[in-house]
Amino acid sequence: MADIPAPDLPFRPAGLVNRLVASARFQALCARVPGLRGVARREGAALFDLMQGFVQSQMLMALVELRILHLLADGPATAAALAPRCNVPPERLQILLQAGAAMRLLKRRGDRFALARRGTALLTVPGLQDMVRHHDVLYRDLADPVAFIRGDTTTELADFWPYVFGAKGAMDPAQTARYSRLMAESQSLVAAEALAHLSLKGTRKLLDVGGGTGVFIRAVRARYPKLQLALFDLPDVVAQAALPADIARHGGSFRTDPLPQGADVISLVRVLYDHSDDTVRALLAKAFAALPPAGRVLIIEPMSGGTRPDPQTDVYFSVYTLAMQTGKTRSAARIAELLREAGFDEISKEHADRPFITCVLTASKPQPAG
Ligand SMILES: C[S@@+](CC[C@H](N)C(=O)[O-])C[C@H]1O[C@@H](n2cnc3c(N)ncnc32)[C@H](O)[C@@H]1O
Repeated sequence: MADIPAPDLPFRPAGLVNRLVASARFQALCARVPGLRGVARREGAALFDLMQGFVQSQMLMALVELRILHLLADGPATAAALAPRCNVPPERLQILLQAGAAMRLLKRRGDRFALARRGTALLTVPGLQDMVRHHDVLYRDLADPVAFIRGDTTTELADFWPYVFGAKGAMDPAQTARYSRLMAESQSLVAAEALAHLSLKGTRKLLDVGGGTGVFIRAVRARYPKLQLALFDLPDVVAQAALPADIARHGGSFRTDPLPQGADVISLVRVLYDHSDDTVRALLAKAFAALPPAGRVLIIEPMSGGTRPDPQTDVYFSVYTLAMQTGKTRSAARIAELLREAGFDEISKEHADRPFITCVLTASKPQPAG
């Protein structure tokens, strides 16, 4: 690690509040005054949590890999009882269980540990354990964060999601199945979140482009049983979609093929953020061409907070898509610009309760004047 130069003393950062925070007299005052003491303590704890985030993530990974949450789902246990089942020495397992309890995934009752509400949620949120487990790739990519952010590293994640380049060459079926499962499991959550904030009333036919194995389509079917549905994705992916016979499947690449006509709504769920602006421009132009006047496009994916940075999307998703090297996490405002460039109008952002799961942007193809 390079030496970090100490700030020049007296340290006078820009901005009145920052100068106040940096002043030793103000810090001493904070330690004495009850309201300020609480603020200082919370800020200190938040800073500490930023510093320890990687350690928490790695211990979460260990809890998942060792299936400790699963084991505790059967009932509370001590480190000594769990140790042989995890193949970890009891005194080391004790440290992991204690950390798990501190992260509120587990609860401690005397010497025994039990599953806590947060741990139960981790076991039941679709796709979350698979997400955690595949992060070993991301963490290796971030091992030298300065080189990573400078763009001086080659990342493993760039090879992990073969479909991003898949249209250019044959895909390994095992790889295809692996990413499809990870995507499909998390997609049910995304679909539920999006459909909670979106109305498809009045829609005749929806085409889900880059729809993977059809989880979004099935969620739409459950809510809008009369709506006609169609899926468009790479041929290898569409081949794995188990969908009712009346749902049309189109295998093709949006890079090289036109999108099928006939739908009055086209959805793009977690598709744009995988791709460069040029690919997104071309895709939105194809969606525009495939839609009738007044047809709508739905953009459903986690979005950057833009001028109001978001604690999850602007850290996790932005860094993840940077490591993938092909796409980017865009703000709703940036996606709106790209939609306008393609010819869409009436662009509106729906309310998002949990932007780290998804945000929703809708836009319409204008009716011809007169
Ligand atoms: C991040 S996944 C999202 C899948 C699904 N919509 C979801 O949210 O789970 C991106 C999808 O885009 C598809 N895709 C990528 N490149 C494509 C291309 N050139 N043509 C068609 N589909 C493509 C992938 O196969 C994959 O299913």
